[in-house]
Amino acid sequence: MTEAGAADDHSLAAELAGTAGRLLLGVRDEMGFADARALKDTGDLRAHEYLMAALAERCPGDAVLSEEGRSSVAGKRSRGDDRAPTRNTADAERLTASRVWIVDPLDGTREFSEEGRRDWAVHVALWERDAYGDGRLAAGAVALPAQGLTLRTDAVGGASLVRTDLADPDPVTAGPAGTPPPREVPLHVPAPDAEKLRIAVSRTRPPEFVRRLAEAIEPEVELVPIGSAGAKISAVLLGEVDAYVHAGGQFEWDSAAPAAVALGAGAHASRVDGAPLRYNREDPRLPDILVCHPMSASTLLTGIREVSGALP
Ligand SMILES: Nc1ncnc2c1ncn2[C@@H]1O[C@H](COP(=O)(O)O)[C@@H](OP(=O)(O)O)[C@H]1O
Ligand SMILES: [Mg+2]
Repeated sequence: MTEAGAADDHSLAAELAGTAGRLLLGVRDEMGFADARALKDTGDLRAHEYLMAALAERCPGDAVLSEEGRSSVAGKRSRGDDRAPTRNTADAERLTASRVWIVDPLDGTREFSEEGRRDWAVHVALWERDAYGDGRLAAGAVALPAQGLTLRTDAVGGASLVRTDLADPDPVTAGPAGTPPPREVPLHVPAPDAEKLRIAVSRTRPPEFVRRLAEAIEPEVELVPIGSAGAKISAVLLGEVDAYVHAGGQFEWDSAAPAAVALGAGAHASRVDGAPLRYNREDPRLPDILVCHPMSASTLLTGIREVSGALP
């Protein structure tokens, strides 16, 4: 995906996403599932506060855009804490900054609040301005804490999959016979089956146009409902589905980190009209996205164009 982003930025993104993910597993254990609203708000805000504090300490000169740092959520509170959420970098500063962290402290908040569901994520992405004053995603990590996985970019333009649920190998007992599985492996988007395409859609608001798309294209299509944009894009990269198609509303934090990882893993990631995904804009709305193997991109983009009258 990119030569930009120092080696440390990739590792830092993965470390922060993973630590926020462990914190969220602890919030689920501590609160249980009886009060979904309180669990969602507390998860959102505790992960947000952790990420804001960690970024302020580790990257004090960088700007931050977090879903939970917007002025519109200033009234939200976490259980047992009456403080207002830490605010994002002011827009005027963010829009001229050279480095901006775009984070979604808890993507798939609804699924996080449902017992047993594993389709929720923490997103940490870094956007960097380039020499031309434009910019691009330089690093990203998506933690899937309930799946024990983090998907992340690496320093050589690729991506990797990290198992976060493995105990440290015991240096005394670990030997050739009991060699543990590798903790981190390269991540490449798998090629789809020619006959059938599995397309991930929102569990709670599957866009009608994707149903039309399924009818319009040649391969047989199975729609697979999954929560969280990060979990859906991870499912594409892990080969559990072949594509993620969404339109009708979303924000930069919903897709920045998963798009960074997808591009690193060799996937196609664009708007549904094929235009590039662009980040750190004044208006953070980024309402549609297509992620798939490059082999499926023209079939899906052509199909989407055919049903564009049904786009929300
Ligand atoms: N129509 C819409 N408008 C705004 N945000 C949307 C949206 N559809 C999905 N999203 C956001 O995209 C993320 C994935 O949604 P879904 O699970 O339905 O696919 C969710 O993020 P959050 O959980 O961070 O709020 C959700 O809020
Ligand atoms: Mg989100």
